[in-house]
Amino acid sequence: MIKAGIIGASGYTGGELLRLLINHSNVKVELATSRSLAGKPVTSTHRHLEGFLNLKYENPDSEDIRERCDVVFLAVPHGTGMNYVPELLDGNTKVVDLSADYRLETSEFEKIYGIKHSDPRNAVYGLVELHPEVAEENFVANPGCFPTGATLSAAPLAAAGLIDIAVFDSKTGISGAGISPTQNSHYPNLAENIIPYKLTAHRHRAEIVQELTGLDGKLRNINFTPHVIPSIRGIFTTAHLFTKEPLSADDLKTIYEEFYRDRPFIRFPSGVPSLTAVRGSNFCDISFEADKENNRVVVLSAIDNLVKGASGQAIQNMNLMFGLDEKSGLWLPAAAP
Ligand SMILES: NC(=O)C1=CN([C@@H]2O[C@H](COP(=O)(O)OP(=O)(O)OC[C@H]3O[C@@H](n4cnc5c(N)ncnc54)[C@H](OP(=O)(O)O)[C@@H]3O)[C@@H](O)[C@H]2O)C=CC1
Ligand SMILES: CC(=O)N[C@@H](CCC(=O)OP(=O)(O)O)C(=O)O
Repeated sequence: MIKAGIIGASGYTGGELLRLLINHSNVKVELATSRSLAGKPVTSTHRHLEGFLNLKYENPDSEDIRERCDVVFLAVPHGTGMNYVPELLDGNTKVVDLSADYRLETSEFEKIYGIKHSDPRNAVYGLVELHPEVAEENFVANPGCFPTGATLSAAPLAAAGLIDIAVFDSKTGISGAGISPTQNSHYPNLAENIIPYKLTAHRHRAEIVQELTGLDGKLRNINFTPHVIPSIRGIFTTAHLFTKEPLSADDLKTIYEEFYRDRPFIRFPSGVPSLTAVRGSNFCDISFEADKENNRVVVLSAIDNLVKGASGQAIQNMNLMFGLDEKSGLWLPAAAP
């Protein structure tokens, strides 16, 4: 059995890691940390895990974490992952970092997040569909939630060198903001509302740019605007991809199906994707329509931000890092409707 630890287990992605890992036949959850809840049962806050987990929160400063765990998931805020990585990697423990600390080049991270990096080292960007080389790694930077849905929607056309301008318009559920209440999460502000934010300069744009320019070095014009909607989970992205030549529906079908051949978590549903059809699952559902007259393709993607956008993807990475089938513990349909 793989012994797993979760630092930051009391938060939303930590809770989702626990929910998925207790159902993973190759994993035993060994450690769950929370500084503010140390000593309390994990089920005192994650009520849905009652009967499945007999574990108490511990402090993350225990010195034996590295010895006790074969893999540690860092489900902690930005600027915090880097405090744990060097020590954990100084042994045989594998690490999947859900924070943004190692997703970008160090100088880019420092510029975008305004945080001085204390541990500049490279990590593979754990978007498995683009980076199967995670299977060779001990340390993976798990992607951001918006960049997962946006990048997957455009990657096939970027890889074919066909995109001139990319415009990503994304809608997210509020769990993306984490467990602490915010102005946007206050019920009267969000209910029956839609809140656009960071219209031209959200920090996730840098990840989308990094990954798409990695596929097409000439692609320059990449734009991203997020909105919060009154949902708890899910990210729905509408990508307007202006192409260098007109593309037909048949062209798109061939390009997307070929690019994502043998990628189990990418689905092409009939009709448009739906957030409820991916809720609680690790799927990214994608559909597309050609607008030949305007050299435009409209691509839609739907993910659960806490699963494919975070904890599910982290387990998909762990599976590959341990030589397991990437579907292990993750092969379940959504909790729809
Ligand atoms: N929510 C989402 O949809 C997604 C989140 N992510 C990223 O995953 C990470 C976790 O997000 P999320 O679960 O939403 O966050 P939450 O705010 O819900 O939870 C944060 C967790 O980290 C712990 N924590 C906070 N500060 C520290 C610290 N200095 N040292 C150790 N533990 C700490 C908290 O517990 P305590 O303070 O008690 O120790 C808590 O358990 C973030 O980097 C986030 O950006 C990535 C993709 C999607
Ligand atoms: C609704 C909301 O506030 N969403 C968050 C999503 C970011 C997130 O979760 O952070 P990472 O994916 O980078 O780790 C935001 O826009 O900042």
